[in-house]
Amino acid sequence: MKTSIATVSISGALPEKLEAIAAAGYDGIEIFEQDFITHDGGPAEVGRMIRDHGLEITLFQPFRDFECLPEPMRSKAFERAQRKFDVMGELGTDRILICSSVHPRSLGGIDRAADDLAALGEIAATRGITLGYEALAWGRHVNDHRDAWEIVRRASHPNVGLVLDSFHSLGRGIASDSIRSIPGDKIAFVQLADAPAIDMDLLYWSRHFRNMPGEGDLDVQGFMQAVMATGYAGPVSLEIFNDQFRGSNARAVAKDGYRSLIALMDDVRRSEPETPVDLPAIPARVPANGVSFLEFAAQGEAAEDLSAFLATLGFRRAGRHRNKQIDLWQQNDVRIVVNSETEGHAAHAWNARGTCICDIGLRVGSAQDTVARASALGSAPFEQPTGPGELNIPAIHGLGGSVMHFIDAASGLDRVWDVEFVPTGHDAAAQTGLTHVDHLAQTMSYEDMLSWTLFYTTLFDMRKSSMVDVIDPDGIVRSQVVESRDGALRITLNGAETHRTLAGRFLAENFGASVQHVALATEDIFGTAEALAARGFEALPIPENYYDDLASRFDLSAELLSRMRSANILYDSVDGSEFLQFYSRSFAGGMFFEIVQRGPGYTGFGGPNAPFRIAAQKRLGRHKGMPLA
Ligand SMILES: O=C(O)c1ccc(O)c(O)c1
Ligand SMILES: [Mg+2]
Repeated sequence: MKTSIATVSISGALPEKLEAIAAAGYDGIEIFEQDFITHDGGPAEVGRMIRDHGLEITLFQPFRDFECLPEPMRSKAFERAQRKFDVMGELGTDRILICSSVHPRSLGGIDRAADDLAALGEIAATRGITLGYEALAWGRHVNDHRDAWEIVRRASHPNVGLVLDSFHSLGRGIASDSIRSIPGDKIAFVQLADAPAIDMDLLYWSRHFRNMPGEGDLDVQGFMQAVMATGYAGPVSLEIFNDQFRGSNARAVAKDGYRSLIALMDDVRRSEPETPVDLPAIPARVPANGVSFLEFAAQGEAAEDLSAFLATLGFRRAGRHRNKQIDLWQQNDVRIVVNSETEGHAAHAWNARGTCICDIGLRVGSAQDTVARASALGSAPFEQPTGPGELNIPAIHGLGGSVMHFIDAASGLDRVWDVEFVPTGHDAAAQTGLTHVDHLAQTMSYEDMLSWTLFYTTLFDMRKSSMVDVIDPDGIVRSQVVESRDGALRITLNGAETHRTLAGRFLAENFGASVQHVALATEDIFGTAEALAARGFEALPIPENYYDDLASRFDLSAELLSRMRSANILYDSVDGSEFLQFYSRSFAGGMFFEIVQRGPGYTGFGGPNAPFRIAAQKRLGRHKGMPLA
């Protein structure tokens, strides 16, 4: 199967687009006429430049307002088409997309359209060119692929085929099963795009809000399953008109597209194994079974401050790395590694960002499969020289300069703590009831949210929630959850649009660091709060007003309210399932810990409390500055 992407999907001038598309691994491009016309160089040169990047031109597009015109416009349209055929000959491509007419003078008529296409097909045949006819969702008379197919069928010409574009079909709510009765060899080309479910004008939606398959809400997989069932064997191409993508990093968008396309086609293959997809086999989405460790980069005094803070939280220094300046802090199933090395990945992270989480270790079904799937989806494996007696733990470069390690039991990698660390002999007496990582919260710029969501949902067996707005006194932060089906791994992705929000300031001050807070679980939040207080822990203070409001929203006993009030514990309940949480004060430029007690059946994150938490953090920041910063 040839993978392809329309040049319109990527930002930059044509050479930059080609660079980015080639680097991401596609086989070809749809050249958007605009990209060719704005380029300073003739068609033969452009064709050469594309082929020099190892790419082929899978499609030339679009050719507009062709069919059903009255004379003399009809003849003019035929002349116009032939000039495009000349350009195509020089570019070196043999397929052109004709989108259904929006011309006010277009007469309509299925047979008239079929006759026009057949007549142009006759001319195209002399040049070895194939015409692909696409129903734009807003076409004047033809706006449904079933009508476009009827036109192509009646044109009955070997050089005239149908172009299917998932946006136009799914955007109009046309059932994908209607594709299954179209012969695969009459489908000239297939374009894919997803889009968020927003109720708006079709043209506007299409030109500004398309996104990569899996990033939106359309059933692109169902569409593609239907296409593959026809026996279609041509290129599968992304055609993404998106305002944000047009203005962002070309390479990153191209890579996201490639990731989405490979993951989609793999899903198609797995859902209907009867219809082959000609792509190398890749491991299935990997089960993510939780956070195995979190690694902080911190040196010198900052490392001491962080260690002292971990001790306050009831962690004990359980081990020292055999060869490196790395400490393992542990409490039950929470492992926090403090890496003070002056070389390697952690040192780079420290130099760039100061104290930060530079590495996330995930517990997965199979570490090898995770890296194999991640590589097939375009992630680079991460490698660092291993010292004597060290395990080679599979890892990849995540997004935004992060590293992600994968630990599994099957390959014995979960022995790393015994193998690489020398026990310090500290006992477990200090523990404060923290059992495991409940969730991680990663902060990013709003623009990067689709990327991160796609990263998690294509690599792991994780699903995404819908996006919600979190109100910060100084702006909106968008929040999206990605989580494994059993809740073993939960990550909230928070997208900041301005630097004035708490999340935005964290990003700005830490140069794009990602994990802003870590939520640790306890089964007895009052006991934990007491144990922490005894160790000198200071919770984020929550104002009286919050508790007065809580009393009006929930039926809580006065005693419970007063215990929550004195421990600064926030409360939420959904359908009888309860969630209690409190926060540490900020450290290291805006990071913080959260302690949660998740009642059975509660699947949220205390979202209704987020604005109060943020306001409290901001208030404290203004009055006292950030402790440990
Ligand atoms: O928005 C458009 O005009 C347009 C053009 C060509 C396409 O293939 C398409 O899907 C949309
Ligand atoms: Mg299209």
